[in-house]
Amino acid sequence: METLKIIKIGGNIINDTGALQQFIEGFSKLKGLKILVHGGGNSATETSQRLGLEVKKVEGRRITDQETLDVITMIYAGKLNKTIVAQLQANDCDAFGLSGADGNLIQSVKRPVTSIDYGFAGDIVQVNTSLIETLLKEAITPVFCALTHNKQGQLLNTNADTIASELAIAFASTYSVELFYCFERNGVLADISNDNSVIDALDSQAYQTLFQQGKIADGMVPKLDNCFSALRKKVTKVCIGKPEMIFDSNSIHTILQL
Ligand SMILES: Nc1ncnc2c1ncn2[C@@H]1O[C@H](COP(=O)(O)OP(=O)(O)O)[C@@H](O)[C@H]1O
Ligand SMILES: CC(=O)N[C@@H](CCC(=O)OP(=O)(O)O)C(=O)O
Repeated sequence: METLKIIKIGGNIINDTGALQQFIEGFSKLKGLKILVHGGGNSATETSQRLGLEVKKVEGRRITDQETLDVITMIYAGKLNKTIVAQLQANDCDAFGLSGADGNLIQSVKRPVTSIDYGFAGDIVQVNTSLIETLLKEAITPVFCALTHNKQGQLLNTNADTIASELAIAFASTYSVELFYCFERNGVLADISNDNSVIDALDSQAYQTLFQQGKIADGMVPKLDNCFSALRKKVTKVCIGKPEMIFDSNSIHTILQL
C-alpha cells in the first residue's frame, strides 16, 4: 500500500515564527502523499480575550458560542489557513486550504449536550475521502483548519487533533497511513517539567496509569485518546513530538502502541 502522511501542527508552533518557518520548509520537501491539519487554539484565545469574550474550555475543548464561532472562523479558516497555504506555496508545495464544509469534506454533528453544552462544537460523522484523493492524485496538498459543518448550514468548531485522527482512520483501508502530531515539546513526557523525560514508546495501559497519576493532563488527554483510536482502527503509525520528527526519524519523539 502507498504511504499517506497526515501531519498536524498545534497552535504553539504556528505562533512561533521561526518554528513555523522551519516546519513549512521541511514539510514542503517531504516526498509522497501528505495532508496538513493545523490548530490555532491559542490565537483564537488571544483574539477572543482582546474582544472581551469569555474563554471557556472543558477537557481541552472550547465551549463555542456564536461570537466565539465568528472569531474562530476568522482565525482558523481565514488568517491562519491562508497564511500557511501562502507560505507552503512560497516553498513550491501546491497547498489547497480547506475547511470541512468545502466540498462537503468533513461532516459533523453538534456535540450532544450532557452536563456540558459545548455550543457550536462538532463531532465528526463522515469524511468524503474521494474528493481528497482526487486532490492527492493531482499532487495537491490539502491543508485543513479546525472547522467542519453539519450539512444544514452550520459551521462547527472541531478539535484539530480529532480532524487529523478521523482523516487518518478514513484513509486507513486505502493507504498505509502515518499520523504525526507536532507540538512544542519533545514528545509525551513522564515529567511535564522535564523535556528530557520523553517516553519513547507509550501503550494504552501505561497511558491510563500516567493519567491516573496526573502526569498526563490538559490537551494531551484528547490527543492521546485520538492516537489510540487511530491505532485501533488500523492506522499504521502514530507519533507525537517536535516537527523535526517528520524529517528525521532518529530525532527524539514518542511512538504510540496499542
Ligand atoms: N505528560 C505530558 N507530556 C507532554 N505534554 C503534556 C503532558 N501533560 C500535559 N501536557 C500538555 O499538553 C499540551 C499539548 O496539548 P495541546 O495544548 O492540546 O497541544 P496542541 O495545541 O499542540 O494541540 C502540552 O503543551 C502540555 O502542556
Ligand atoms: C472544539 C475545540 O476545542 N476546537 C479547537 C480547535 C483548534 C485546535 O484544536 O487548536 P490546537 O491544535 O492549537 O489546540 C479550539 O477551538 O481550541
